[in-house]
Amino acid sequence: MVVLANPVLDQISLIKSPDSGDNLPSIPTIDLSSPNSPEAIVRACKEFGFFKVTNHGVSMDLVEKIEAEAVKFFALPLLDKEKSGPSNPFGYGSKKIGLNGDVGWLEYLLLAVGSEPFSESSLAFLRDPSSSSFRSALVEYVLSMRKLVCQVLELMADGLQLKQRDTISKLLQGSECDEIFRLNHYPPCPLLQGFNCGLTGFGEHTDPQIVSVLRSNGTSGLQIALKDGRWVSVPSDREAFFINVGDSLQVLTNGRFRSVKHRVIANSLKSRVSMIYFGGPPVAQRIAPLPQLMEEGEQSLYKDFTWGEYKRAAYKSRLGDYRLGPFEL
Ligand SMILES: C=C1C[C@]23C[C@@]1(O)CC[C@H]2[C@@]12CC[C@H](O)[C@@](C)(C(=O)O1)[C@H]2[C@@H]3C(=O)O
Ligand SMILES: O=C(O)CCC(=O)C(=O)O
Ligand SMILES: [Fe+2]
Repeated sequence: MVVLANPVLDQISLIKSPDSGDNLPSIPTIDLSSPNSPEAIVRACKEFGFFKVTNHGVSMDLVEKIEAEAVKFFALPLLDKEKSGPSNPFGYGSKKIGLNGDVGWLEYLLLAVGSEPFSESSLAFLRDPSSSSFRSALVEYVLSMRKLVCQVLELMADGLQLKQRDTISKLLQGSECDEIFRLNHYPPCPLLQGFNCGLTGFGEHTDPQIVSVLRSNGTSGLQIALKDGRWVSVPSDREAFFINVGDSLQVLTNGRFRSVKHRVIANSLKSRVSMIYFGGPPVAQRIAPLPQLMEEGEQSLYKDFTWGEYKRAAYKSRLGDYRLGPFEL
């Protein structure tokens, strides 16, 4: 057991480094321009609930612009950053994740997107004229994420042999969609250098939405849990995006796809900056297995609920809780 004489770290859990990757599978990579991508996406969603996409068509200049703005924002004095918060859940947050006692070695900016992206933001800093170039980059980024998610979900529908390609993607279109954008900054934690463990950056959890699209700088730290419970480190790739299956997509596929458990371990030497787009449907959207997917006599594994109901319950839960449990039949 490692004891660190530093009160700031007191409440944040240490995680033993996973065993070396010898017998661990590698993260599936899907080339979106390949004719085999529909089947490969479905395979990855069933086995991992997670995959990396390349040839995605998203401008790297735009991604780097957001990253640079994020770095600039997180370098501001704490008091200035706190003017954008406190996170409740939206705004600037440091170490506290959500409202129910979770903590991690990170700071973040959590933003509700809204139908006209970021135009009605309650956050003063986003309305400030000095943030206009950050805001316009964020708008452009969200539009790119909508396009990417639509492409991935249509390929997914092809792979599932759904007649209508937009069966899943349409749940994330239209002005009522519940999208969130998050910037996370994990400062380095030199105190842990040389130990066989890491400090929790973002504790293990699944994302409640349909899908999340993650991009990070060149610092690793993200890990996903395999079906058998072993953790695998995800090698960082600045040029790629990582797609997470969320709880809602697990339900839509009646458990065929798995909502991936993931976590972030803070790096001892380098900061990690990640940006995540969370795609949620309108709050009134019913989340239930897609009838087109159900085989004869197959029963739903879940109670009927709306995204609004699920989200409300999720936000009352702790990060690591099994949120789908109360909705199972
Ligand atoms: C502890 C929590 C943080 C979270 C809301 C929750 O009560 C449980 C789900 C958490 C999560 C995980 C994915 C996303 O990062 C997030 C924004 C979301 O929609 O659900 C966070 C929530 C948060 O940070 O507020
Ligand atoms: O920052 C990361 O790399 C992942 C964070 C995450 O899982 C989340 O914000 O839900
Ligand atoms: Fe997550």
